[in-house]
Amino acid sequence: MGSTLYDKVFDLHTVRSYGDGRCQLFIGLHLVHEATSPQAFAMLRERGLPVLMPERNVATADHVIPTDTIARPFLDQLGEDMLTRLEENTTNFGLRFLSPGSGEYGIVHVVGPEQGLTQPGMTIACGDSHTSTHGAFGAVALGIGTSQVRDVLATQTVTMNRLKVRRIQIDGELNPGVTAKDVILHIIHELGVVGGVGYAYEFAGEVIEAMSMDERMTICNMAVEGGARCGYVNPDEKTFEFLKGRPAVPTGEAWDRAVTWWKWVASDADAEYDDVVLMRGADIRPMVTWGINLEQSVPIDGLLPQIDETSPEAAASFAEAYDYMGMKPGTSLSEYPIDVAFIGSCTNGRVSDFVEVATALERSGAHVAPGVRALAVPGSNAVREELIRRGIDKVLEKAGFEFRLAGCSMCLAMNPDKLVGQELAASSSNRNFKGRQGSPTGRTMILSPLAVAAAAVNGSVCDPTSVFGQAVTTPDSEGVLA
Ligand SMILES: CC(C)[C@H](C(=O)O)[C@@H](O)C(=O)O
Ligand code: SF4
Repeated sequence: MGSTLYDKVFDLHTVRSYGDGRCQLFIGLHLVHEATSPQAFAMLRERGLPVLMPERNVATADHVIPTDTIARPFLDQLGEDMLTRLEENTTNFGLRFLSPGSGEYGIVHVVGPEQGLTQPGMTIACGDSHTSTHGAFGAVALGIGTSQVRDVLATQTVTMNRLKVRRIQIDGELNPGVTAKDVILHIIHELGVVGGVGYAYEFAGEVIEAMSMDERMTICNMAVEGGARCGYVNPDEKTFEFLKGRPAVPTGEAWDRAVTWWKWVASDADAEYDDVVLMRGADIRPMVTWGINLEQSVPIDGLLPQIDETSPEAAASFAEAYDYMGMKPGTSLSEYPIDVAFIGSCTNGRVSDFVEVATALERSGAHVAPGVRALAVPGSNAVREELIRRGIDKVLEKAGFEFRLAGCSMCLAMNPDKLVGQELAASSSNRNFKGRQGSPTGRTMILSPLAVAAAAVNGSVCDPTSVFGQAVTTPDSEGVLA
């Protein structure tokens, strides 16, 4: 019987088993950002400990970075303090820092793959739940808490239980206008936000195989929103093609050896899974969330659901969501004007996301509706520079978008980009929780970048094909930097 990628990687990185189900796992790459590392470094300092393997730890700045100017000091004192701490800590502990000044900065889950730091068969950890993104390359990529960040800095290991593995196999083809974002929203809608607890999700099947690396990253990014601790796609030729030539990727004979190992680490054809879920690509429609958790979603042209009366808890959760969102069962989202359209984040802030949107905007000649504030925020500075090189910034600006500097921006709003009051946002990010985008009463709908652009033009959520026509999804580059 064969093994899954997850089990192969877990076994090969197990330093020791405690006998109670927990294992100490070696971490090949630890990514660090300013929001979850200050306390961890402080704990090291208290105990007089160094970072054990500085060369396996790489830092970037993303959450607090303003997207209008990165001139120092930042106007936001909290952000300025966090960045200063990270600068001090990376200098004092000898870590590589992809700093704003170096131009290499960006969202941690965008820069890792961009630099080629993220590779198949690795264990990757970061004090950030969306570390699951890196699983797109066939890595076991785990979000960890601040005390585990401390542990990894001090020992290059974490202690954790082995997860079960659920294969989510999607066969067939997607319909026109259906994107990777719709696929993951569909999966979460079907399996629920806690359905993946205790599991690693293996995404497989013809639909996943046909996807670009950028699209696979979008899917794996939100595995964690379905409750799975990590998600991954088995590495294939597309993975190798993406990685080849990137700064941290081996060359020459070492490249050949790496590819041999990367091929071996993929799940075996006869691997056994704890669970298998089969889906058909043709059943998936463009999706949008209407509520305050990620399973509260509907097909974009559907009506909002009636209150779920199957249990008192379900009914209460629906009622709470409708009350917060100021929406009613049986209505269409097209009835609710949006105030903000946000394209960006580690889910959908890569080159191909903006190219797709810009292509649709340019072909249709469409313009952002009056009264809508539309933001295009690249996931990294390299993404931004590539977009400028290709003239995408001009297309977006001509259509009425603000083209901003890189960062997490309004995904979480730990920086000046925030909703105001009860503003309603159409957002390409990954969470729609209450107050997520910076205003305690702000409202968020999660959808694909293309659907965000369509909502920006239309003034409210609509099927992107109604604004941009059928030829909406033009497969473009993998976000490969020139
Ligand atoms: C700040 C960080 C801890 C957080 C996470 O873990 O995901 C953030 O990135 C988010 O998206 O909410
Ligand atoms: S873009 Fe959003 S989800 Fe991603 S790391 Fe930043 S705050 Fe978290």
